[in-house]
Amino acid sequence: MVSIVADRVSVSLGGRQVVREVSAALTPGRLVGVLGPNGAGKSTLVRALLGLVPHHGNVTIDGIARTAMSRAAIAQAVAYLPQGQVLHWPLTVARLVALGRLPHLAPFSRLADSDHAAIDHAMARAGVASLADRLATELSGGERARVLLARALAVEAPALIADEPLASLDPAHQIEGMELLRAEADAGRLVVAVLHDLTLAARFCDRVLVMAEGALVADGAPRDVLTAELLARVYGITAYFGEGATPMLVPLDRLR
Ligand SMILES: Nc1ncnc2c1ncn2[C@@H]1O[C@H](COP(=O)(O)OP(=O)(O)OP(=O)(O)O)[C@@H](O)[C@H]1O
Repeated sequence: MVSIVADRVSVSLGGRQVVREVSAALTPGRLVGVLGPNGAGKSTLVRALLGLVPHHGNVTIDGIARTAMSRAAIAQAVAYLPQGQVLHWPLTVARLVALGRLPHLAPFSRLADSDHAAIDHAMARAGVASLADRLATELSGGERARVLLARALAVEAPALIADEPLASLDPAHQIEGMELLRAEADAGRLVVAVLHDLTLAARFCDRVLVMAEGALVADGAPRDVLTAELLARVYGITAYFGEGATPMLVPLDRLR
């Protein structure tokens, strides 16, 4: 099990500070949503956690300074599903998902039975087993998104960071995607998902981090954090709040 701790992480890009002193301790067995308007710094923050962008402040993965870890050790500990990935090479879906096993393979070594099992399991869980022999470059946007999620699941890392995993998915597959992330967390993994769907975030996440203009402006359980006041302040919207076992909110109108 892996925890990730960010201590005053700041990132500047193009001469502008786009992540401002964000601190958060992310613990195993939790599904953590990272929310906020376009440009708030969500993708940059998760990239900083992984060491994919230069930053100030410290990040530890399971108590070890990330800067002291090899790229392979980070990749084994934290699977990463980047936002809106473009596929250039005409690989089959099975081969693309197999790339998720790279962090575990020695150079020039072949896939072992355990790798094939991880690949098959990931494809089944993401609902793409029937696409295994199709070219990944010839899939629909939603199919491609599920294949890329399968690649991240194939890593079988104790933590998963998924940047907008629901983009391009139809409603049924969005719910399925959230159920999958929920199940990963319930199995003891740390799952961090950048999300725009507030309704699904409120329903499925244990905890939400809300970013605005690079800063972490709220952090806590969806029911406590996603208030009418916060949605007005951060997103400039009103929302309908329903009663139920899990928090339910539906964005309604723009305020400005
Ligand atoms: N390479 C870059 N150079 C300069 N500015 C950048 C670069 N990458 C991102 N930015 C800026 O950093 C800010 C944060 O971007 P980021 O992608 O982290 O936002 P986000 O919250 O993930 O947005 P979205 O919801 O639109 O995906 C934005 O204002 C963006 O324009």
